[in-house]
Amino acid sequence: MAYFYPEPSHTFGEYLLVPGYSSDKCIPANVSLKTPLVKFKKGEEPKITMNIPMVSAIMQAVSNDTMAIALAKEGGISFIYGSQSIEEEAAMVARVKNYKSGFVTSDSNITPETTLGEILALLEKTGHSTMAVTEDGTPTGKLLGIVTSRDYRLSRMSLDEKAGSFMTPFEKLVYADAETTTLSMANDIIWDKKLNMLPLVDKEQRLRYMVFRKDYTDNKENGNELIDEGKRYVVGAGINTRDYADRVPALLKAGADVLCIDSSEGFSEWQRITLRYIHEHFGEDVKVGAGNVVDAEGFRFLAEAGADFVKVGIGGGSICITRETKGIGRGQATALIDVCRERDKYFEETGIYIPVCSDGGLVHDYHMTLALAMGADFLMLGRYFSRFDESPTDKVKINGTYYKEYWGEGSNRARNWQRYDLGGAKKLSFEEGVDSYVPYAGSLKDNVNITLSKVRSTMCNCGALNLAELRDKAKLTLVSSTSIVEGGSHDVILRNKFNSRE
Ligand SMILES: NC(=O)C1=CN([C@@H]2O[C@H](COP(=O)(O)OP(=O)(O)OC[C@H]3O[C@@H](n4cnc5c(N)ncnc54)[C@H](O)[C@@H]3O)[C@@H](O)[C@H]2O)C=CC1
Ligand SMILES: O=c1[nH]c(=O)c2[nH+]cn([C@@H]3O[C@H](COP(=O)(O)O)[C@@H](O)[C@H]3O)c2[nH]1
Ligand SMILES: [K+]
Repeated sequence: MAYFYPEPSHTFGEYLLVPGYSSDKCIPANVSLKTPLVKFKKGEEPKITMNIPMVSAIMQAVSNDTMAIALAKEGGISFIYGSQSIEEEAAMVARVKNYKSGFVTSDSNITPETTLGEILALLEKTGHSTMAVTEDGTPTGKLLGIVTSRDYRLSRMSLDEKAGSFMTPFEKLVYADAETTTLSMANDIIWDKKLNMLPLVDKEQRLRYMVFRKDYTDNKENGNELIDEGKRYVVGAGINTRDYADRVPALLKAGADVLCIDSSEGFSEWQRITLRYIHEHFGEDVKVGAGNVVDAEGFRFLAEAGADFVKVGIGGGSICITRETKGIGRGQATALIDVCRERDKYFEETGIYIPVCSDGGLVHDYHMTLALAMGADFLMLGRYFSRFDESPTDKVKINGTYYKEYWGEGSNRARNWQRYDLGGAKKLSFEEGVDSYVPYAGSLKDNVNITLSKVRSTMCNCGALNLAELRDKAKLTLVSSTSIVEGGSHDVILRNKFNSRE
């Protein structure tokens, strides 16, 4: 006879936090969101501690090098997606590790042949009005000039006019040497010469970086950033249970600080073999998370297999259709609570603390506080980060509103080659994810700051000044469906709705 769980499984929207006593020390400015990323022994420090409990999902539409840099600046970590070639993934990791704060690699590149019409289309796509004109149109080609919105007058010029005829040519640019110029030297030149941007070129006049005036304050205010001993940003990378013997050494060589096995289902021999191989061949110092699981048994299995953190969540993601396709999964809150209880039990028995990550299905900011209160050490978010400027996907305008594209790793669009031999055919036999749009939301920094100020404020309501205290002190209640209605605005006519009917 099959096993039947005695209780239904629940998700975040069905829970609320009941406030506890808050002392006068309990103010958001005193709250720490520091959290361990990887396992550690009682009394010792974990090898990596994050400054905020957020990681970005191992997905093509979410975690590339641009996202990783932006998130590390705020104190979290991105896991670069593994559904690409080993070389491409390692190159992304290397770009994060080689990134020098304030030195921007040009993302809007044109040639002298590019027309004004094409320039306007590029501006619409990237939102960046400063464009480097290089010989071959690449970000590191020979620099021939710069086009900014001050170089053209739409009312007087034809859209066919070519950049070569109206760009500010190299001879007229103020530039500096990429090898010898430090960020503070670059900023001094920007102030002295009243520039908006200073290009840095090498001896062959090839463009290496651009330093922008508007980044100046940004570059000064990065108190929370997550950096390694060499002052480089910390970055993670996704791996799979097939090509780890080749992929892992390439990622480590590129500088990856932590790895994570990316799979819908982690309670499997494949994950045990992969963890053992990595720890035997590359040492215990290489940190690898595993998952996903949804119960105590799955956690225990991965803990004993050597996972450095365990990821929880099957089918709860915004683009997931695994539950509908395969009928597997569990309400995310119930899964998380079950796993966190087992983590605490394992810690009591062994003195080893294995951090738990809640992955998928976090929709509202308060869901994040709930997940942390239920025991998650950190949170993995896909949809949340996909909405920002820094995600790798296109920003599109539909009926006057901006959206970003967001697709699942199990969707046809992801062309996830790892899964191609599922059933033998060189294509996906069925999809487990959708291809979608999400409302564009602006910069990562602004959004993360707002989200975390809500989390800190709620933690104060619960009398908690750090995440361990939140887990100890939180009082959680399931709410009835009628109470959920009570929690929204009700029995009033919203003024904006009323006006739109007039
Ligand atoms: N969290 C979630 O709810 C879900 C996530 N996803 C995402 O979709 C992507 C693909 O996930 P999966 O399909 O679970 O990929 P996967 O690579 O873990 O598994 C695909 C299939 O290959 C098999 N397999 C794995 N290693 C093998 C090996 N060494 N030899 C032979 N067979 C092996 C597995 O048993 C499974 O049938 C991931 O990015 C995952 O995060 C997809 C569905 C749900
Ligand atoms: O069923 C699925 N089909 C997919 O195609 C897919 N792609 C990603 N994921 C998982 O969803 C998580 C992100 O979820 P959110 O968008 O809700 O943050 C991610 O972190 C993954 O765990 C998928 N699940
Ligand atoms: K879903």
